[in-house]
Amino acid sequence: MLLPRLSQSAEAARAAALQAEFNEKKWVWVPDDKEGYLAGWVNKEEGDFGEIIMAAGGDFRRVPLYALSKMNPPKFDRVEDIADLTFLNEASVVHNLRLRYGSGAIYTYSGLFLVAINPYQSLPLYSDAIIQQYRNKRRDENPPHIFAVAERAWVNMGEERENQSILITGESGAGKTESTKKVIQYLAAIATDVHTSPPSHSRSPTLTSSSSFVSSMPTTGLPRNSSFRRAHNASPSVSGSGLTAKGRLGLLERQILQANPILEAFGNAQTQRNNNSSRFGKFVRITFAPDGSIAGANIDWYLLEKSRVVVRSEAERSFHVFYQLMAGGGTLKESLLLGGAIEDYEYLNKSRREVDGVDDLHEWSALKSALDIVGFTPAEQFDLFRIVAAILHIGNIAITSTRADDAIMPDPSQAERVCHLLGIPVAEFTRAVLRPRVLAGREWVSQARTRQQALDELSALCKTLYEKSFGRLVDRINEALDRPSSRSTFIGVLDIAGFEIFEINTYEQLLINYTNEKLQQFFNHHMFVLEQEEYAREGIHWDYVNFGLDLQPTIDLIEATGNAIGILSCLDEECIMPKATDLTFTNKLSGLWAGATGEDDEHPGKQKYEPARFAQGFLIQHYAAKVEYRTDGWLEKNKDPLNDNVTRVLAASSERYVATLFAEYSDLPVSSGPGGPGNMFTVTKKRGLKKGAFRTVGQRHKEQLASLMSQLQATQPHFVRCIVPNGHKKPGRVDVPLVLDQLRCNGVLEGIRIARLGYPNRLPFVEFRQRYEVLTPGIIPPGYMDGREACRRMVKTLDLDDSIYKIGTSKIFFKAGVLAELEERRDLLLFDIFSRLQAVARMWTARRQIKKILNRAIAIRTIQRNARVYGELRDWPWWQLYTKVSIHLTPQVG
Ligand SMILES: Nc1ncnc2c1ncn2[C@@H]1O[C@H](COP(=O)(O)OP(=O)(O)OP(=O)(O)O)[C@@H](O)[C@H]1O
Repeated sequence: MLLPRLSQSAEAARAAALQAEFNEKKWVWVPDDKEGYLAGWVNKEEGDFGEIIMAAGGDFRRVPLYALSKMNPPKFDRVEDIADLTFLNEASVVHNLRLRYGSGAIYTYSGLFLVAINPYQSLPLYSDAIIQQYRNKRRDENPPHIFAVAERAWVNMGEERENQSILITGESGAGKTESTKKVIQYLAAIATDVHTSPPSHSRSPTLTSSSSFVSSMPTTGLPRNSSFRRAHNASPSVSGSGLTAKGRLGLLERQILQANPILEAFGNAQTQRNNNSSRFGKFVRITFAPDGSIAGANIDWYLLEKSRVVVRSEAERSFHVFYQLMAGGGTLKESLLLGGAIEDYEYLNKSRREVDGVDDLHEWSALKSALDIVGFTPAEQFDLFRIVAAILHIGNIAITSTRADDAIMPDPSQAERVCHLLGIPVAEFTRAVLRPRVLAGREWVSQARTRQQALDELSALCKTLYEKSFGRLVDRINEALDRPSSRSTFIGVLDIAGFEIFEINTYEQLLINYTNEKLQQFFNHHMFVLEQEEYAREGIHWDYVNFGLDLQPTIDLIEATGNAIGILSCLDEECIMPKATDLTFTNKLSGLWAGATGEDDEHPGKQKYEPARFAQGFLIQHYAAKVEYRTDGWLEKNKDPLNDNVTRVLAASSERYVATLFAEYSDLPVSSGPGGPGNMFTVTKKRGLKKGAFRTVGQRHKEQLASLMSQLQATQPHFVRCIVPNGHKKPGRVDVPLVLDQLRCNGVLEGIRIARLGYPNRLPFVEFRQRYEVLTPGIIPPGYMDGREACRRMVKTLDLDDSIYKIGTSKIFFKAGVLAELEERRDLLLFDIFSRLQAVARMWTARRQIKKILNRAIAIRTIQRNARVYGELRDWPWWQLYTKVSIHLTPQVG
């Protein structure tokens, strides 16, 4: 947000006053348990300790010097890019973010990152006027904004004909999904401009590239016209046929935007942290035709939290669609045999049912309309809700047990409903759940299940049904939106959960943290490449270490295959071992890596592993922190266990939709793999599964992630980090320790650490000369002088050590902190110059005053002397005679 500007002189005076106050003391940030950091100044230093006077309250604290962080001069307050701070420490970073957030500036750059702090209120930052403000503008021409990131991606794509990606991460509730929507809003608006603006507007003042794409971008563009917005809400009656090019574009854009409510209905849920929390990660690619218009879109999804359909904490809800269907389903509910209310369904009535401010009925209409716009036929829509309803019915299947602990289904009517909806025979379904057939040696035998086993089977079925249907839903959206063309380029937006450290971390956290480790490695490598390029461009020799490599051991520890096996492969192996348990898996890990280090053929990730001391699990040293994982239930989670009797029944469903969801299981032989009866794994050799057989959750995620990474590697990335400011979902409050934790986890501090190792502060020659020439008077002769040479002479005179600066071909580079020192020297000098100037001015005015006083004194004395003479003469007779005759003595004129 733009702050109200003070007049230039008022601003300068304010800055000077602050600077003067600042210069009087040695200001530092003092660590504080509650507030994170507090301001204070060093009163005195004694050995390794400092006596600090706290700015708020004035009390004294004795603090070790190493714990203190230097404060940046006030000139750096509210800087738009944290990288510009000369003291790059955690305290200064968070102070700057807090200052900015307090004044409504939720966006701040941190080098390559855009940091976005959730405002928890609606801010006027996303209007059409703001979109126009960011069109065709460079990053430094406007305050930091998510639109600036989208604009840069768009311009880079046009100029360089290269695919772009915008990576948005953050913890739950930080604003990732909102940011993703803003990016798509911006891209949709500017792509509309491309088509709606007249050709005469088509030259961009800021872009000079001659590519047809760039030249098609309008100078100012038309405002995002209201018809565009109306179109988003238009009735779904628009059919693709017979539309003009412009009309088709409108439909496609609407479809892209309407894909979101569908994904949110099926993939989002209310959680304690966020009323509309995405329970999956997504990578949305928007493709653009060479003329800059939107050509299509495609969505990839990751790690859906499918367990939510069966369990969740009491204060949370299942996926929105369950409640929407129950609220608005009407006659559809009858067809789905959903006669009851929410309370009547076991999978819904154990936890929260309503969310403040959310009208499920209204959301239902929005969902239906979105499905229509994206092009789901009524039959396809029915299939989606068929699965939702089937899950609710499965949840209500009552299972009891006989005396021999064999599971039985006392009331088959519920199973009948399920089977009716899923198009499968009741008898086969019941048998598959209660008494599946397994191969024992060479014989097929029915094996009775316990009540718990049968219930687990049913919940596994629900999770699989939901996940598969979600996958099919996304595929169907992609069919509607995806129009690949060899000439198109894309901007991909990745919205994925950030690093997670909970009290209890389990398999899901390992997968998400592994993903984040890879993404951070990608960032570090990208930053390294850019820095290298900048140094090379500027002709600076600097052996910059590739910090992407720092993370490799941890990544190897998790994902390695082959001889140096990693945790995920180890887990896969255990999943197919007879009698393996979570404990044997944990022991195996410890056996591999918990021994003494120092052997030659040591696993690259060994150093990053530690066995857990008090619980069954292990610790991994991630870039963000050391995280302890508990391994309870990992084998089951990884196998995603669904009895192949059940899957085969579903694969043979008379309902095509259901059969296609399970098509991969259709020709599966019933197995009796070493994992035990009914296990879906078929082993061929020690490591790895039979080709075409099912993959574990870990394998699937590894493959998906590898595909994502290779896509990202083929793009020019942009990074957005979303931050939750406080735990109360309230605007205006910044909980510093919480924010610091996130900055640490999301790699912002890591990015700063890396930047500090190089030369983070850099100034063009002209700017350096303008600001600091005052420190080197007479060094640069009047007239023209080459900028580089001028800088060289200046730094020589300033007596800077060679190691703390580098002179490039157009810029001068400094190590962190050097600019603060130069600033201080400049301030001292200016202080000195101005004090002397003031002294001279005061002397001059004082002298003038004295001169005036002296002149007055002389004048008074003259008057007095004359008055005295007159007084003496006045009564002298000769004088009286003289005055009387003198007029007659005066010669008469005329
Ligand atoms: N830029 C913003 N302006 C106004 N409100 C916002 C903004 N960003 C986030 N919010 C608020 O914060 C809430 C949570 O944001 P969002 O759903 O985007 O978080 P998320 O990071 O995607 O979380 P999750 O990982 O749980 O899906 C939103 O519902 C909205 O109320």
